[in-house]
Amino acid sequence: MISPLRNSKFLHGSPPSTRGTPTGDPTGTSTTTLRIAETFVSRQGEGSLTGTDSFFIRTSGCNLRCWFCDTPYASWRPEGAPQSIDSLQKAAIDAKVEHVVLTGGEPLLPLESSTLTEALRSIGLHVTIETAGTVDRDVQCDLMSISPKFRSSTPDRTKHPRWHELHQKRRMPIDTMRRLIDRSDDYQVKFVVDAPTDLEELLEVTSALAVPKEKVWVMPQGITPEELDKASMWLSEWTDSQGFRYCDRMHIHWYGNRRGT
Ligand SMILES: C[S@@+](CC[C@H](N)C(=O)[O-])C[C@H]1O[C@@H](n2cnc3c(N)ncnc32)[C@H](O)[C@@H]1O
Ligand SMILES: Nc1nc2[nH]cc(C(=O)O)c2c(=O)[nH]1
Ligand code: SF4
Ligand SMILES: [Mg+2]
Repeated sequence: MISPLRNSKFLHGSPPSTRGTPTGDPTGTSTTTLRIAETFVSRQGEGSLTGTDSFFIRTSGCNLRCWFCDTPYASWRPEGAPQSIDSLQKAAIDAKVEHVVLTGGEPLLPLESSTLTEALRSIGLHVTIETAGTVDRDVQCDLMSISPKFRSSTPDRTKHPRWHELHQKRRMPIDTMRRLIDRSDDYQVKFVVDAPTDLEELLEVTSALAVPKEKVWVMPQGITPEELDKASMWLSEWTDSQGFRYCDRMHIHWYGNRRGT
């Protein structure tokens, strides 16, 4: 098993000391905070930057509540304390990697997410945002990674009546997703497919978003290597036949579904 890259040495480019000073707040020490479930160093397991050593910042709190969420400690039962933008910027420098992944929960829910990405980019870090694409935040990043949520991800109506309704209402604002795409330097659209019945919606949403096929990643729903391998048997073939890209969630194969990886 490949171990996560905790405290790994700076791998590419210049050392952190030459990358400028923290600039989260140009007037001095920032007191702006975000609620953070966890930070860790690992390899990007999904999408176009798969395999890239990255510092992950996971905000806590989500406006959707998918039934399959692999990080319930940041959505269904949000954990974590407020952390300042300065301290997150410092932790990103200390991680000695060039890529930061801002994820959640839903990282675009807090207004402060735009200040945080600005602070990270101001010291030369590459910032990916992992988002479900439901919040129209005016935020800058290097890679906007949008994972639109199909109707099949809606939580059970009987067990969670309020979240069932909210999820349905919020999950697919095409115009908002389009604006997030238009504002970012680069983007990818990363669908979670649970069953063959999702494929029709995938094609509809891809067409509504008007994105080229090479920007579309198709990812199986699953949190074990067994689930992913079983899904890949039918899903990767369909993905190839359509000209989309297959996304195997490599971190699950490398580390298992473990927190902090
Ligand atoms: C936990 S979410 C956080 C960011 C944002 N809320 C979102 O959903 O895109 C991070 C990534 O994990 C994916 N994900 C979560 N649970 C999953 C599961 N059971 N199977 C496959 N992908 C999953 C999401 O679709 C998203 O791409
Ligand atoms: N290794 C690793 N890669 C990831 N890519 C996206 C993730 C996420 O939770 O957003 C994630 C994650 O949780 N771990
Ligand atoms: S939108 Fe993302 S964080 Fe929220 S419940 Fe769905 S998968 Fe989890
Ligand atoms: Mg994850």
